[in-house]
Amino acid sequence: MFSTALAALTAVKDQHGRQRTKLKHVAARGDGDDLKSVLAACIPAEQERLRGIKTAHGSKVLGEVTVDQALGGMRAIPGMLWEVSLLDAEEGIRLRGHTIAELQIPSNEQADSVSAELRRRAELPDHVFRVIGALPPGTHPMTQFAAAILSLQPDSEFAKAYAAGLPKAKYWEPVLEDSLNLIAKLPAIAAAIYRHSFKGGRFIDPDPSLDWAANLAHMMGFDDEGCREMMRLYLTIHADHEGGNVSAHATHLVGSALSDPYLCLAAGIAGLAGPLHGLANQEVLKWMFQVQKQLGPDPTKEALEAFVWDTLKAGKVVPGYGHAVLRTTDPRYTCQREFALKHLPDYPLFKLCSTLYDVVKNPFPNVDAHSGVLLQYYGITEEDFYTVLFGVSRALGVLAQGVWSRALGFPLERPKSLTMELIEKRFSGHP
Ligand SMILES: CC(=O)SCCNC(=O)CCNC(=O)[C@H](O)C(C)(C)COP(=O)(O)OP(=O)(O)OC[C@H]1O[C@@H](n2cnc3c(N)ncnc32)[C@H](O)[C@@H]1OP(=O)(O)O
Ligand SMILES: O=C([O-])CC(=O)C(=O)O
Repeated sequence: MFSTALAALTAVKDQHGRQRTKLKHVAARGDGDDLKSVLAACIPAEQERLRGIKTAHGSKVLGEVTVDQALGGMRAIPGMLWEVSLLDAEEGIRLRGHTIAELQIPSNEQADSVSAELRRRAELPDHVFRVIGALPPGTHPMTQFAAAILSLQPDSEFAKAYAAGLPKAKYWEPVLEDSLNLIAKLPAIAAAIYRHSFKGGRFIDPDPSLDWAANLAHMMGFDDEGCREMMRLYLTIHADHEGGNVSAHATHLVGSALSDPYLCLAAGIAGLAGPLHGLANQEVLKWMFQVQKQLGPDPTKEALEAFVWDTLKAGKVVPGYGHAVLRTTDPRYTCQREFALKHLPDYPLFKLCSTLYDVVKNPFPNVDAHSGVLLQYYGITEEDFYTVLFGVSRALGVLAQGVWSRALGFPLERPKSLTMELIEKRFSGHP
């Protein structure tokens, strides 16, 4: 399933059939069906499309910005392009036009070819293990993750090519190289962090017969097929959530300064590490354990409702619930729930998760409300590690967009900021 998410790198149309036609067409012309050849064939048409949009619609108004939006985290301001996915408040995410339920894009052949490409690039230089090993084991796994990604930055093909004077039209090529190299190495990095933090630093070698997601589970020390399948699901559904979320936007913003993909992803990972964003999946588990400790393993709805109110009255958030955009149950929550109903219907933590769903209802649960339950069931019990897995997956979307951003020549991002004085002067009738 993971290569489905990575296939977003190669997709050009948002219709299932049209995308396959394009991939076949490119291969049939003998241009090669590796990711770079497919992209090289797609990019000129997309550049032309963007030029057409600019010429035909460049001066049209997309929306107005209210003072509330400027004060309120720029919510819903349509201010950036993001080609990998699009979020609808009622329906949830679509990746290149496909819903979470439909995410079965590539043929086996395409998936195998992406797997082989990643395997070829997966080896982790020794110094990365040394960087991770040099950090105190108590260092939060997300801090280790950002440090390990940055330690690979000296290998950036883009940084070297830029310094050597690479012309603008070719930026996307070394950005693609860096992105594939980085994506290929992320499972080994994540597993090394896990082993360093929780298993006394004994690293496990990759198994070249396994796919990207299964190898991550293997290198962490988990080899049963159920865990592998869960990992494939996990790494697919967290891959992208359009461009405005904190991790995507941070990656995108840093990339607009032509920082290389290593620097960009480290920025995105730093954003993902915040408790209102990716870290919420760890916070959910901590909160559920508090519930179990205080109310027992199978609390009544009434007791749970009172616990939720206590959390809110204490001025804290209920982690895993609510979303900046979604106004419905996150489809990524639903697909994890379906997986749990199939594979772990009687697991007490899943039952607690379900009761909570009945009690809270609104705000609706997001992806983080469920993921930890699956990880716990398969023995990955160290919740401080969970956001690293989220980051491995998120890299697929944000780095894929980074390739498109350079291929389409997106400019430096630099929105206008305001002061309170300026707003007061403008709207209070004073000069
Ligand atoms: C992968 C992801 O990043 S998914 C999100 C992960 N984060 C969490 O699960 C943390 C818990 N949730 C939250 O804190 C919020 O829902 C956020 C930050 C994700 C979105 O917040 P907003 O964009 O402000 O959402 P919204 O406009 O619907 O919120 C309305 C009010 O309800 C509050 N609210 C929303 N969700 C929650 C919650 N779970 N617990 C307590 N209060 C909440 C908001 O803080 C806001 O309060 P305010 O009016 O005093 O500012
Ligand atoms: O879209 C958002 O703001 C947060 C989110 O769910 C994600 O990034 O996966």
